[in-house]
Amino acid sequence: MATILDGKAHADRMLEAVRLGVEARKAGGLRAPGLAVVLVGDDPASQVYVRNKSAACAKVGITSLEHRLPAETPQAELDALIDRLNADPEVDGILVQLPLPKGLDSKRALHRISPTKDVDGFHPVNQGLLLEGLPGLRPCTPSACMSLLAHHGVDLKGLRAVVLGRSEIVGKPMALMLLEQHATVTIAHSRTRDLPAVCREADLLVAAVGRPGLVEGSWIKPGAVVVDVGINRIEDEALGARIFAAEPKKLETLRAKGAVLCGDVRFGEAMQVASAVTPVPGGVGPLTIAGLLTNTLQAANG
Ligand SMILES: Nc1nc2c(c(=O)[nH]1)N[C@@H](CN(C=O)c1ccc(C(=O)N[C@@H](CCC(=O)O)C(=O)O)cc1)CN2
Ligand SMILES: [Mg+2]
Repeated sequence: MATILDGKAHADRMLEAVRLGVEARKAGGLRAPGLAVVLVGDDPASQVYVRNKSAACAKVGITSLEHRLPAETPQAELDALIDRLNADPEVDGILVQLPLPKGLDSKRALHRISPTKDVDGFHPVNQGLLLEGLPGLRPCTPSACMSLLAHHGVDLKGLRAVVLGRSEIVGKPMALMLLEQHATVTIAHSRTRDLPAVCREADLLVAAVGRPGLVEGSWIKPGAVVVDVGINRIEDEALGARIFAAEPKKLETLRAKGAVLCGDVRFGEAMQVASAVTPVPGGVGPLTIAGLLTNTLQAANG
């Protein structure tokens, strides 16, 4: 059986480091870091994530300010809010919760955030700094995954890594961070031929495609480390039963909790083949929020 890479436990370690950093600022006579969270519309999952971010801020002493706008907000109004937050000296970090409602251009919003306040690390200036291997604000999910791997002593030098997914938020930056640590990196995606065979070459497999249970146990090289970035809600009972065939008890527990969440990897199957696996929930999700607050402290400290 593989080791479970506990994202929640590592997120708590990261949050404790942020809390100490905030204390140190205050001991030096500086104010607490300030994070502005912009939520447009009423997407229920986004509301939960924003609430969780504010709760995490409160835990570590970061001041968080929520800005809620109706779904019909015109782009110009969102632009104006971002401009005000860019100019506000009390605001160190700005986050626009994604996805934005239909009709709003998320790239335009993200590009308007000052790169020095871009705590999501999505601005092209920060993506460019990452590409060049220079310090900057880096995307939270991949940087927190790197921190998790480092904590567990995964030596990336020369290792074959396959990143499944090519999003700007996870896949591409994750590939760059692995390359920086001297891994041999393949980015695979929906058009990749013979995806199972490509995945089977990976000593480290990072799945970030948002397709529930796509990666089966037979896709995983024995002894590989598997990081599952997908967080999918399954409504279809038959699909749930197939994905959770190796762990019916977990399926029951998730159903009893009200939502069947699953990653891009079939966790129960991966546990039989891999050496280490991140679970869903309790894996990469909590790390994303810890990464965000780490970036907020970094932005405040300049
Ligand atoms: N501006 C951003 N928007 C979005 C991001 C982001 O990083 N920046 N990522 C996701 C949503 N997200 C944070 O915003 C996020 C998603 C999930 C979790 C999490 O902890 N999930 C739990 C399960 C929670 C549940 O019950 O649903 C887990 O995996 O254990 C944290 C953050 C899209 N938008
Ligand atoms: Mg893709």
